[in-house]
Amino acid sequence: MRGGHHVRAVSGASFDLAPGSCLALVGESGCGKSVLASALLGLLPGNAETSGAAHLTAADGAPAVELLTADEPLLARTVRGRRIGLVPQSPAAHLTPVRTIRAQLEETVRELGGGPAAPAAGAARGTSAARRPGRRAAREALRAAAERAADRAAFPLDHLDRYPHQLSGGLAQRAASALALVGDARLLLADEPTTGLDRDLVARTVDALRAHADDGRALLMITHDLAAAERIADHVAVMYAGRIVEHADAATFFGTPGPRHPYARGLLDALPGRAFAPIPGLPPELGALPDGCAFAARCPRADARCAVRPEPSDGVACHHPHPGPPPADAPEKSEEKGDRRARTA
Ligand SMILES: Nc1ncnc2c1ncn2[C@@H]1O[C@H](COP(=O)(O)OP(=O)(O)OP(=O)(O)O)[C@@H](O)[C@H]1O
Ligand code: NI
Repeated sequence: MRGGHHVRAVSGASFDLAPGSCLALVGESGCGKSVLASALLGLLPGNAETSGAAHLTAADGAPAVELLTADEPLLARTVRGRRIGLVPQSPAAHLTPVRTIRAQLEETVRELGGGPAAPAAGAARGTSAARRPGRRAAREALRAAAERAADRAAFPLDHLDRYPHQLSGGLAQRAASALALVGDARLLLADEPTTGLDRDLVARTVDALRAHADDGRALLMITHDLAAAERIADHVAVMYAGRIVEHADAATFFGTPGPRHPYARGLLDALPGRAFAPIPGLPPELGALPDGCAFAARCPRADARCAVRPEPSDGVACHHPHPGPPPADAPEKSEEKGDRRARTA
């Protein structure tokens, strides 16, 4: 940071993302979700430091890439847009205001080289009459590739010649998604793709993203909208103060027995459809994190053990997590007290 301060924006995060599945990364504002996404894309500011590993596996003939250490030209040339598509937090910031959506899509197609190849050497050497059809074919192929991307994002083709300010929030979001989908990347990062959308559009945007996962893409959906996460995700990762404190199967997390980390429970209980009880207090400053559990100050279950930072174990980083689902081989036998009774009652 400027002024020589250091902030550990993300200090503990580990997860896998498989083709065809969606991981929702949830947590309050400022907990490090976007920093994590930026790290995966090599888009952190120049003075940021990273450690650890983020492994993009080899696929479709493309080699494996170590994202945190790959050099910028490699990321720019082969990863961003091509192997990892970014559905941005703010479509307004992502779209160029003075150009139509079609022009922006076509430009992206051209940049990614997914559009038509340059006219064949023979045509280029020929008469101008021979060259013109080649160019026209190229233009048509470019146009078709842009329209395919729009179609993938359910962006209406008859709005392609509009400027961003002539679009509703929902259509601007789809335009931004279409840009993210031009390269047909197998991994999509969607950072708060539903911010500012009304309920209906949230549902439609989320379902459109889910369809991309169902098509075999891997989807990392960053959101603080837990209802959207419930609608879309196979797995949930909960982040608090720069760490993933719980990683769970979405069905168990949103259903029974529910989240295991007290913070994750608090997030769910804060929802209007549930207890509607906000978590008291505020997250700690990332520049002044306690040595122990960062959530302890707000945690109803905190005790002396929390002065030591809990390491993740069995998907949860907490000294006194709520009980998880019973092991598959012992479905009835309960190993825990209190909460388990409440659950089975
Ligand atoms: N360029 C930067 N320089 C210094 N600190 C930064 C920078 N970018 C982010 N941070 C800090 O890192 C922390 C995490 O930010 P991040 O944007 O990842 O949060 P987030 O979880 O995505 O929140 P939101 O839900 O509001 O988008 C914040 O405390 C933020 O102030
Ligand atoms: Ni963010």
